[in-house]
Amino acid sequence: MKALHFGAGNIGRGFVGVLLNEAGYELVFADVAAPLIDALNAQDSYTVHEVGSDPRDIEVTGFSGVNSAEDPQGLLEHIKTADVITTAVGPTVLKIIAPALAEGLRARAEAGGGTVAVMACENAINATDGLAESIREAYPEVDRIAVFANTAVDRIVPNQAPGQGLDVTVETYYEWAVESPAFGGDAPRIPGITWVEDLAPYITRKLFTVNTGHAATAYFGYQAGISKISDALADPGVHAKVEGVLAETKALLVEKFGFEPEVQQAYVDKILTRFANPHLPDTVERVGRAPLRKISRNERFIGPAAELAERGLDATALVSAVSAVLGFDVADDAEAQQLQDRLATARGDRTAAAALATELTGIDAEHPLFPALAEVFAEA
Ligand SMILES: NC(=O)c1ccc[n+]([C@@H]2O[C@H](COP(=O)([O-])OP(=O)(O)OC[C@H]3O[C@@H](n4cnc5c(N)ncnc54)[C@H](O)[C@@H]3O)[C@@H](O)[C@H]2O)c1
Ligand SMILES: O=P(O)(O)OC[C@@H](O)[C@@H](O)[C@H](O)[C@H](O)CO
Repeated sequence: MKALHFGAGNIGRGFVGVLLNEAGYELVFADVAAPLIDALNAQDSYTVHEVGSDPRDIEVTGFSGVNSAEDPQGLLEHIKTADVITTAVGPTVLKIIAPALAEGLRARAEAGGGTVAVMACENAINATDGLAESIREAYPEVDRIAVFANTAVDRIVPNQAPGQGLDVTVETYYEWAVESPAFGGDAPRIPGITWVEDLAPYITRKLFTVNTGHAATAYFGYQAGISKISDALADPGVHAKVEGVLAETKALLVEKFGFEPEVQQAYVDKILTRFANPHLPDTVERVGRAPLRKISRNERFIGPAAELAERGLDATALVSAVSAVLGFDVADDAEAQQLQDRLATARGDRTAAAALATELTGIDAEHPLFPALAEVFAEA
């Protein structure tokens, strides 16, 4: 059995790859980072260090790498022969890998290959559906050879310290939830997966609690001049603001999906403990990365804030988190720099600031959230 995983980064090596490996798959990582692929092909094993209350080391073996930029033929052969294909490349990269997947899956069908499971493991609602759509643009009949299933992946994997090689430091906690109906009773056997009938409550709760709370910690922490996530949460002012944000998303999740308030509160308390893990070297720069993506329409701030406003519920804390996002000025984050450039062109002009608010968040002037957002953009 072979698993082809796109993206040999933090979550690829530190989470998805581990569970595929433990399930008995020969693991092939596809990535565009040549030094990473060279290291994967030069080494027989790497270590995943789980840190926190019950630390342990896991040895990962039985892997190789293929450079998907330089070796398209090698990649195509793996797409033809893999039993499972997963991704953890970032939501915006799925469109970029789709043409190669379309070509490989077409070749697989023409060679009489069997069906392959495709699961995108990204922080985005229905990421696999989006990938499937992009593949269908080049290969409309792809569904005859591939089963697509949406997933929700949860494990904090920080950027790794220089000199750590392929080894990855991760938290002990993980959850990989995958929708089962697509497989019609013939799902791949991966013991680490939690199979669910309906992924919507899982992915929405994950994105609007873990990722909303995480990002709020990052942006409020950055605003307070703090670098490490666990230090940011230890700051009473940041902590209170993050709790305020999570109280609002809790109100939405309880109303929308019928979660018991105590159950959702326990989930919130658990994730705050995870963020506070002092052994995780996680930074506000990593967690706040790509701020334009994070203030887009269906993402962790605007998504819940819009739904709250539509229901006549309070979204003040979420809007104040968006205000903190607008102050995120990290030099080597391309999206942060684009955001700062756009804000600079609108500064001092309320009409331009309101138009920018709509352009970046997808909230138009008719929406009940608009006045608060327009104000925040005008003040930035
Ligand atoms: N790190 C976490 O804590 C975490 C947890 C859950 C989900 N995620 C999600 O997993 C995804 C990856 O995050 P990460 O933290 O591992 O990022 P990362 O930057 O560590 O890894 C991404 C990898 O994808 C590779 N890549 C980029 N473009 C590519 C392409 N065209 N083809 C093949 N590979 C390509 C990069 O070289 C890199 O090695 C994101 O969607 C993220 O939201 C991350
Ligand atoms: O990966 P992003 O940029 O969408 O979000 C940054 C972090 O919040 C994220 O990577 C978390 O660590 C992860 O989602 C935890 O499961």
